[in-house]
Amino acid sequence: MWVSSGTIGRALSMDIDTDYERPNVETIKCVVVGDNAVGKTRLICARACNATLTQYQLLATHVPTVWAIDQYRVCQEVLERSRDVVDEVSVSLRLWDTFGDHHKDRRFAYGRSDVVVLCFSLANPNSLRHVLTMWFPEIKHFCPRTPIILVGCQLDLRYADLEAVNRARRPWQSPSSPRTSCPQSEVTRWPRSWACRTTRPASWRSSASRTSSTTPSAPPSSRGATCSSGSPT
Ligand SMILES: Nc1nc2c(ncn2[C@@H]2O[C@H](COP(=O)(O)OP(=O)(O)OP(=O)(O)O)[C@@H](O)[C@H]2O)c(=O)[nH]1
Repeated sequence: MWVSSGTIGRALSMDIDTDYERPNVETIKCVVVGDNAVGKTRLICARACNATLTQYQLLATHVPTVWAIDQYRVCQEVLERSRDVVDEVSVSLRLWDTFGDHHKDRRFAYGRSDVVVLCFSLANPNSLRHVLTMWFPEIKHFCPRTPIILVGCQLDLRYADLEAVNRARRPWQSPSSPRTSCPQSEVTRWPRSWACRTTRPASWRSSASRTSSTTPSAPPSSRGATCSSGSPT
């Protein structure tokens, strides 16, 4: 998600009511990380902005994220959509988009996070390998006690017509066949994982409310190991 300096300036000068100052509202900071182009920004927009796009629209556009900012101070509608009630507690789910570049510094984004959503693409096995080699160590370094939820994005591309997909997009990746994409064995160690596609916004809504309810306490290793890389969509 790209944010101009003008937008940041407006954000700083606007006097918008936020939940940070509200009593009885738990603000949940959820940082979304993962490789470039795995679908982090689209996933966030599906939840935060209620954006619904066709597969063609999704494939035709990609704007790399260059900065992460709390959009909820900028846009009242996004703020409204962040509110929910989980287990009779009013929460405001703040989704933090980040850039996927491995070499950039993301420590400012990890600060005070309540949960990290670690994304990979179900159509790109490399992005899952980087979960283990790059993302997990980085998260453990910057926020060792924060729960992590593994999310497989771009579920619709896993079984897509490869020729049609490649015609519609630039070749930043080659979607692989179901047999070679993201083996289940590589993700079984994860305590929470979801697969989703942003062509179906309901999928993110369901994942997001579960995210809220997993937020408070135990680290991932203390939760029962279940992997459902084909589940709630
Ligand atoms: N078909 C399909 N395309 C998707 C889906 N999610 C994202 N895309 C497309 O995949 C590309 C990358 O998505 P982004 O959400 O920008 O990826 P990102 O992880 O935020 O990328 P960076 O900001 O570069 O780190 C874009 O062309 C999206 O439109 C999905 O569920 N299905």
